[in-house]
Amino acid sequence: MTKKIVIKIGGTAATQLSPAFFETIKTWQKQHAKIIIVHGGGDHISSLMTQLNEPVQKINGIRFTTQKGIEITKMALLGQVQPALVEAFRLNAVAAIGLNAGSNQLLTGHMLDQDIYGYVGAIHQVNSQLIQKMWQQNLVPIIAPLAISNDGQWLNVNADHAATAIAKYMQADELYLLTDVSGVKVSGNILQKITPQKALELQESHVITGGMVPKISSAIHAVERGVHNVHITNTVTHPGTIITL
Ligand SMILES: Nc1ncnc2c1ncn2[C@@H]1O[C@H](COP(=O)(O)OP(=O)(O)O)[C@@H](O)[C@H]1O
Ligand SMILES: CC(=O)N[C@@H](CCC(=O)OP(=O)(O)O)C(=O)O
Repeated sequence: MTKKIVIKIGGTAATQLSPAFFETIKTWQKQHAKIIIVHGGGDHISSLMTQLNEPVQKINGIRFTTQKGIEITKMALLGQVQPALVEAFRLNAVAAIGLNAGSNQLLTGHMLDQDIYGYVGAIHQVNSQLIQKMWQQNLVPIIAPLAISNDGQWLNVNADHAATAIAKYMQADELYLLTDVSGVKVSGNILQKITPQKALELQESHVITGGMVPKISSAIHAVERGVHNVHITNTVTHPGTIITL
């Protein structure tokens, strides 16, 4: 059976992809797996905002985004992070294509809560036919975490949430949330396997904070919506913490 694998690459992880990462992608492709990359780029967005005198403000790992903020977010994601990632794939001989919300209506979303987050969205529709067409051409789609609303407003989407929505929509088997830590830590130890119930408990007891919050809520959501395994790890060659039923 064809496996579908969604890999979210955090902003920091995107600049440090190893040869082993690309070898793993090639091995999965030989096994006929279908792969989607969703990239982050929070660090790039924050530094461009600072350069352009736009305040950097996050609420539980989600960026408060003004209209000027959304323009800067597009500049960082589509002008800096995505082209660098597409280039890394080219250099490592994996055929890939950079896509965004506007690519034939790839990602449609709605505003989360304008009063709290500003122009931040949640994805509710994915042009799955476009992704299928890319797969037929053996291209790996590399997708930016943005959405466009029904009335044409661009929205900033947390990249963990974007990867989860795409994994759910494409009925993916595996979701990798690559980050700068090798898994979820409790008292300094990396957990190997946890249920969504246990993940929720960790979240509620504040063992998980900052950027790990959207990852855990994404993992819970993904597993409850049919994704078999969610991996929180720093590399695809290591399973990290697996969230599974
Ligand atoms: N219990 C925890 N286990 C591991 N990391 C945690 C935990 N709680 C908070 N974190 C933080 O979450 C960070 C990962 O989130 P973030 O920096 O937003 O990554 P990314 O940019 O890859 O999305 C870790 O570097 C760590 O500082
Ligand atoms: C709404 C929201 O928070 N959007 C994120 C999108 C990028 C992202 O999530 O990047 P990382 O995965 O590298 O953190 C942001 O503006 O930072």
